[in-house]
Amino acid sequence: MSTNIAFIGFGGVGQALARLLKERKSSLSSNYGFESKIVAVTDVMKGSIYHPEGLDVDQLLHVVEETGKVEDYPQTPGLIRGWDSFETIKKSNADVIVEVTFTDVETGQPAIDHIRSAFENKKSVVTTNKGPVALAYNALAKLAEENGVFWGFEGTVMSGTPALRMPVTTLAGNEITEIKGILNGTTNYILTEMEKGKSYEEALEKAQSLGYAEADPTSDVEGYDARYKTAILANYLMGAPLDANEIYCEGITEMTMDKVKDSVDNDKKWKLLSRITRQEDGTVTASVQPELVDVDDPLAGVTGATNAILYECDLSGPILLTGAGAGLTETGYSLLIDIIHFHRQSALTKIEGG
Ligand SMILES: NC(=O)C1=CN([C@@H]2O[C@H](COP(=O)(O)OP(=O)(O)OC[C@H]3O[C@@H](n4cnc5c(N)ncnc54)[C@H](OP(=O)(O)O)[C@@H]3O)[C@@H](O)[C@H]2O)C=CC1
Ligand SMILES: N[C@@H](CC=O)C(=O)O
Repeated sequence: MSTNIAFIGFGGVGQALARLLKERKSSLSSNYGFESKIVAVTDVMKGSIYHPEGLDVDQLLHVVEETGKVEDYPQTPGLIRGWDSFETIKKSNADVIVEVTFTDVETGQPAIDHIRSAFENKKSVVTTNKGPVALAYNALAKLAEENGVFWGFEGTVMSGTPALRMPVTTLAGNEITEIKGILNGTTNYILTEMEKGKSYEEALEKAQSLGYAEADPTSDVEGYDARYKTAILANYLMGAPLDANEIYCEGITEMTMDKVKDSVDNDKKWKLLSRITRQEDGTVTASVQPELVDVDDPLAGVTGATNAILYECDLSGPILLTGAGAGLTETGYSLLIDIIHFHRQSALTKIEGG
């Protein structure tokens, strides 16, 4: 059976996933027995289209590239235009909603309401939007379970690098006592470029043009994006109901060329580090701030938009995972990982249900 997919938001990451679904169509079918159709796309400025039989992905990507509007998709019998995000979630025949609107660091909206509405309408969700997971993880996970639907959010931390599923599945049985990492690609890119002599402003501009930065890059440079990811790790991996706003947070806006040069001259590097620690009394504390690391520390060698995360595990010892932390294809890929897991889980449910 084919899976129907609807996109809420169709910016860089959404388009990257659409491209991957098209390019990997035949290997997804032969390797996993996975078939899919994109039935709807809804976006604020680009407009909205829905076809219950599926859209032509080549044409969809072509019109967005040419005119910037999905609404310029050619009229075909049965095509509906103009549905907003909630109409698309409720009225379309989608099985999976891909929530890829911008991350709002204050409220997590409208993404939280999108996901809630999807679950209430028995639709599964995959998302890279950090707001709902950082601010409403417990409530939304419960709602997904009550409605028997899947919720995937692998890309919310370290894009397509499996920072969430790997510890839960492969490191199962360990107790994770501390997590430390570089969790924001934009700021790591800026710090690396400053080490090479580029100004803060130039480096930020380049990070924006490469698709690493948030729609409002304040979120990256002030550390709010890393704080959200830190909250996700604390809640999801360490079972600590830590509110993102309780996490001490300091960004890199005060970083100067002199400070960066000084660190390099002293065999050290500035890194925006997230730390989550289980204290002896069982409580969990967390922080995000620039820290100086020795040049021979494994985290010092993590440059550009690459991220890294170190899990201190009581049985296996420390495990270091490093990979892309941002990027359109990488983040689109994280959604593909979630969709493959959705497909596997649906197949298992069918087998168990007879
Ligand atoms: N880029 C990256 O490397 C990574 C991104 N993420 C997250 O993935 C998500 C998507 O990122 P990205 O594609 O780069 O961001 P973009 O800003 O390129 O895309 C977001 C899209 O969502 C649309 N949108 C905003 N509000 C609504 C709404 N209410 N209904 C429908 N559409 C809406 C925007 O419309 P318009 O512009 O037309 O107003 C825009 O097209 C973000 O939450 C981001 O934090 C996570 C990991 C890495
Ligand atoms: N803006 C973020 C994108 C991924 O979450 C980053 O730079 O890491």
